Amino acid sequence: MRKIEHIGIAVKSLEESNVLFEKLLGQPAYKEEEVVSEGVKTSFFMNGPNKIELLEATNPDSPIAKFLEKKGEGIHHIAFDVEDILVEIERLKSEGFTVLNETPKKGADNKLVAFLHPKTTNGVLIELCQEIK
Ligand SMILES: CC[C@@H](C(=O)O)C(=O)SCCNC(=O)CCNC(=O)[C@H](O)C(C)(C)COP(=O)(O)OP(=O)(O)OC[C@H]1O[C@@H](n2cnc3c(N)ncnc32)[C@H](O)[C@@H]1OP(=O)(O)O
Ligand SMILES: [Co+2]
Repeated sequence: MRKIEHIGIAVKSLEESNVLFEKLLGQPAYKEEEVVSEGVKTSFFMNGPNKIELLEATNPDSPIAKFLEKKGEGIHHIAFDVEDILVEIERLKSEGFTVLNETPKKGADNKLVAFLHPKTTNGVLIELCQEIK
């Protein structure tokens, strides 16, 4: 775990939240991307060296749709940058964490991603991100 890669925020409307976060941060999103496999549309903002990912659900089965239904808008996950996602998955499994997908999947912004179940991480969904080179 080298650093926080991004913080993911679940929103009802990407269009409305893009306007809000542009006002908040003083600069527009640098990218919008749909990730069909996750049922999400995303936008990314930089704040100095830090990155914020906004996520809107694209279908009712999306993890974001379920989260919005149960908890409402807010912080959905914290993502950590890792050098080798397979090594990190094995390390975290051996430490007792529940890895939700042991085979990394293609995420947004050119990353391979895997998730840890929030029940094993103090109620916080953790994402691992490895840059695709
Ligand atoms: C854009 C791609 C990528 C990137 O590149 O950055 C992303 O960020 S994708 C983000 C969306 N994808 C995911 O979240 C994938 C991983 N998540 C999951 O597999 C599921 O959401 C889950 C965590 C396993 C929960 O699924 P499920 O059990 O089907 O949902 P429930 O609604 O029944 O929740 C069970 C339980 O877990 C709590 N929960 C759910 N989500 C979160 C969360 N984000 N943070 C904290 N807690 C969460 C939920 O409240 C339920 O708790 P209880 O009610 O106490 O049982
Ligand atoms: Co994410």
